[in-house]
Amino acid sequence: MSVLDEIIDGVRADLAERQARVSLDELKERAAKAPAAKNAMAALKGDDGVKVICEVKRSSPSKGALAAIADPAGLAADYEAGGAAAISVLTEERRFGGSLADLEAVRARVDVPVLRKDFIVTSYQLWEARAYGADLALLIVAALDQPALESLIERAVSIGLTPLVETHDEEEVERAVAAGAKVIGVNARNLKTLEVDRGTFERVAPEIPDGIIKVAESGVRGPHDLIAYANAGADAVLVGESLVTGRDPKAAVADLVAAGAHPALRHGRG
Ligand SMILES: O=P(O)(O)OC[C@@H](O)[C@@H](O)c1c[nH]c2ccccc12
Repeated sequence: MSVLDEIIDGVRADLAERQARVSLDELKERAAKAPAAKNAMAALKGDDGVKVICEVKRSSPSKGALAAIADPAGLAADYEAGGAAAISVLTEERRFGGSLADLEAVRARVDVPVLRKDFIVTSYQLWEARAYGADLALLIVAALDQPALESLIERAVSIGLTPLVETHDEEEVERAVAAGAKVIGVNARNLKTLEVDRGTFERVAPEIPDGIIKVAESGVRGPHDLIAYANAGADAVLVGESLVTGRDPKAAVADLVAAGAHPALRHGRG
């Protein structure tokens, strides 16, 4: 069984427990009272440079504990002050140490769009995302068959969420495009083996048609990696580990944003 399959087994077990406690109707009521979803697409693409999505990430299956993060909302506020275009909040508990409470706390603190980062396999989780204030929801192509991917994209959009559809190779990009994705992520980390290959984005991105927002995910250690992704056509980058393990997240984000705004980088990139 791949790491991804193991993670999803745990996600399904935790999900069953929540579904037994909270009915879908309750979630829908809660979602109806949540602040309206923000325009995430506008936040992720602009002519002022590469956008930086900053992640609240306590641990990972590959590295174990990364940072305690006692105050996820405070961290998110630092990210926002540093110039983050959006905040990603991991809500998977077993391997990443996240929670819906983290999502809710972050949503209450920042004005930029917030992404629910989890292993979404059913529309119940999309309603949860909206109920706890998310504007975007991650959908991982490798975790879903094509009918499920299509119906989750459609459902996400219908409840006001922008789906960030995550891929890892050319075939998954094809599936994402066929399913109607408007924002496609390319993860440098293979979720089946956990290996990181920073060349993945450059290889796969040319398969993403114009007009779709391209997000390079994982492996950004600093401005140098952001610039490489930007030169390969990324509209936005998603950064976790290097921010949560660094000493000054706000300054680190500001450095990334400044590197992404460099005029030499924009040269020739429509
Ligand atoms: O910590 P990094 O290498 O900066 O990566 C962040 C983000 O891309 C990574 O956490 C991630 C990308 N796709 C995921 C899917 C599930 C969980 C986590 C992820």
